[in-house]
Amino acid sequence: MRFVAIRELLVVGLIAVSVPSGGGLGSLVGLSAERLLLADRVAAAKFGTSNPIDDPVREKQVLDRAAALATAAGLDTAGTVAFFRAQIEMSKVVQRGLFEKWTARPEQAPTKRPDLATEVRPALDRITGQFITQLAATRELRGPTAGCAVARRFAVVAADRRYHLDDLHDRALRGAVEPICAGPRQ
Ligand SMILES: O=C(O)C(=O)C[C@]1(C(=O)O)C=C[C@@H](O)C=C1
Repeated sequence: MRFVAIRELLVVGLIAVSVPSGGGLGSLVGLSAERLLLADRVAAAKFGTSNPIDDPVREKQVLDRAAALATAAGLDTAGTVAFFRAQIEMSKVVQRGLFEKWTARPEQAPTKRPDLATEVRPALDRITGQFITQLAATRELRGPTAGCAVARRFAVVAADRRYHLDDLHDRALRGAVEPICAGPRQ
């Protein structure tokens, strides 16, 4: 396990030196990691309540706002919505994983319940704005190219280390950043 992890780091590190400016997707992928860590707080707000993990009304609000901000920033609107859809789906992966863990081991469940409406969702909304800034800043880097895939891989390894992501969050992060190197949507 350890050997595989070290070998992977070395391979990604070697590839990364050949990517101009070390791969400029770090901030964008870091925001995805931060949003997935906020999923822990969303889960803590919902666990043990009647609030379901899936909230289609809230999802529509998040996606509509992302679409409006994308259009205003001159970004590909459909591609940006697909990117945010992936962030939401992976948030649900984290929430479900935590619910399973906390159900099996109630002693590990959070003892404080943050307020979804006044604490957690405003933090998610701030990240939406930051995502738009980063999506615009990385427009030239993003596309169906090997360089984008390598930069994304490098940024994921960096985020794993920076945010100390466990397997659940690492898996979710890989899913969340999948659309970054997709081409523009028609
Ligand atoms: O705000 C919530 O209730 C969340 O669970 C967060 C979130 C999201 O990622 O934005 C994820 C799942 C829900 O279906 C709605 C939104």
